[in-house]
Amino acid sequence: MRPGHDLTYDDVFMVPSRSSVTSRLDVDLRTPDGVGTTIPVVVANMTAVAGRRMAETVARRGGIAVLPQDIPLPEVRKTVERVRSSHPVYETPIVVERSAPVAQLLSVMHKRAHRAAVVVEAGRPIGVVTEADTQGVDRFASAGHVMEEPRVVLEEGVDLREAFDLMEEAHAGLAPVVAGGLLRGIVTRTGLLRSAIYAPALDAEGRLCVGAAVGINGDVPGKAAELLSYGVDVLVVDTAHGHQDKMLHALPQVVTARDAHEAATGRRVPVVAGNVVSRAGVEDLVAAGADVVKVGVGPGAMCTTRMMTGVGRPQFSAVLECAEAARESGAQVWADGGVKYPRDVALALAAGAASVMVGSWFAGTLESPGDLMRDADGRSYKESFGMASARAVKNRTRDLSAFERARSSLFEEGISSGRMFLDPHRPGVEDLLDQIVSGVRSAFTYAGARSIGEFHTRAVVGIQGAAGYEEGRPRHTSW
Ligand SMILES: NC(=O)C1=CN([C@@H]2O[C@H](COP(=O)(O)OP(=O)(O)OC[C@H]3O[C@@H](n4cnc5c(N)ncnc54)[C@H](OP(=O)(O)O)[C@@H]3O)[C@@H](O)[C@H]2O)C=CC1
Ligand SMILES: Nc1nc2c(ncn2[C@@H]2O[C@H](COP(=O)(O)O)[C@@H](O)[C@H]2O)c(=O)[nH]1
Ligand SMILES: [K+]
Repeated sequence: MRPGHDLTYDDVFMVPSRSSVTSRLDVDLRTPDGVGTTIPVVVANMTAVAGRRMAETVARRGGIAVLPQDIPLPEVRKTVERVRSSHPVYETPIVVERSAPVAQLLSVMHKRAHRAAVVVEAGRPIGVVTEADTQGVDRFASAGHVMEEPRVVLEEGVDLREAFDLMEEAHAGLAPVVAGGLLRGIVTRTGLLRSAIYAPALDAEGRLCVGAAVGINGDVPGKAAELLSYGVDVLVVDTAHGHQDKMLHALPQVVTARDAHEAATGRRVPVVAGNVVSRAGVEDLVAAGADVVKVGVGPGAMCTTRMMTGVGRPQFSAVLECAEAARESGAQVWADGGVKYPRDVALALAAGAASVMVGSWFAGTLESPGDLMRDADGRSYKESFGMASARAVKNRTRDLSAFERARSSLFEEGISSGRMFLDPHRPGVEDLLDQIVSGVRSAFTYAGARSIGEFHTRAVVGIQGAAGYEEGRPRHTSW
């Protein structure tokens, strides 16, 4: 039954069906959107969320990050190069020389979830410093002084299970991986486990995937061609109101640039466009050449559009209608915004999305680009801000005249300084991916679906009131 009003994720639930999928490990989460992702997770093109470490880490687990349109092109180029040159299995180590002071180590160690640095001499790993090693020692003490010799050093190409057992035996939390004695990367035991469960998102040459966004103003096809030349794996044409003439003018130009790139290189890069929330919006964007349509107006955590304008649409219904329209025209949709729990990802897929875009939730992780801050109670957080916030608009319009900048700052539709707290037990983005992927795999087995395509047809969704939602929440103390 279709209700007479629109619904968001909290309004709906799924009913289990008889299932022939007997293990959550039998579920295949490869996305049907042609992007090459092996899990349906896309990191939103927000400056506070998608940077190099985020892109690399998420791609290694099968998702993809979209670099924001506000980053200067030379920076985007560097980031794309570094993501593509990162190892698809081994993590990128924090590398220091023997003489590096502890103060320097402390300033970089929290940037990676493994929270350790490898001490090298002429490219060879000679020691490992963990965060614990830096406690209670002088800030000027050197890495060489506090490091421990690596308990295990692995050769590149080592069998991952074997590596796990070796590390377990030696009680090693982290091991450098070498080729010809030179450091190639590091592995952790948790990382090895993850590598057994996830498959990285790779291009045809085996490099980690990364995407990039363009807006609808300025030389859009020129910028798109430039991004394609860097080797991005997906192009996102992104604006608040995707169903407008400027978009319908810019999008075919991006598609032409994409086709020229395909003719020259043989690589076809999917084009995503948005955001819309209606069937008509999807039809127009697909007619203008979009392979994937991005859906969501107003659900974003940093987004004030609905409060400022009254415009938007509850996200579950928006995805449902848009996915239906997309399917009829041979396209796919990404559900963008409003994801706070793994259930929201599962429900977006149930509504028909090929993949789900997550922004602010991931801002509160070690891998997001922001500085790690602490509030008065000592809780760690990172600042997040919307791409239509005064902060982002000021940055985006930096080359305009003072008058134009002041004028655009009047149209603020986002929060400038949200605080995204890190979960002290799950501070890394991979911890959040673990939750999402295990929740979604489980949802698939409840529906009896082995793939996203099967889930689209098999998921049985019902409507609940606030009490129904509340009943589903765990209670950590008695009532
Ligand atoms: N999903 C969502 O709900 C929303 C997402 N965002 C995100 O913020 C970022 C910046 O997007 P955006 O603000 O579009 O900036 P852009 O720099 O992409 O510019 C938007 C263009 O569209 C024109 N425009 C016409 N109507 C509107 C409208 N109602 N809102 C915004 N622009 C309009 C603007 O002209 P003029 O300035 O002259 O009006 C401008 O030329 C994007 O990443 C976008 O995804 C922003 C808002 C909502
Ligand atoms: N109305 C606005 N929407 C914004 C802004 N910045 C980003 N966004 C949208 O939110 C999603 C991410 O949602 P989240 O709930 O996961 O954070 C992002 O992809 C954009 O579509 C903004 O300033 N205003
Ligand atoms: K919102």
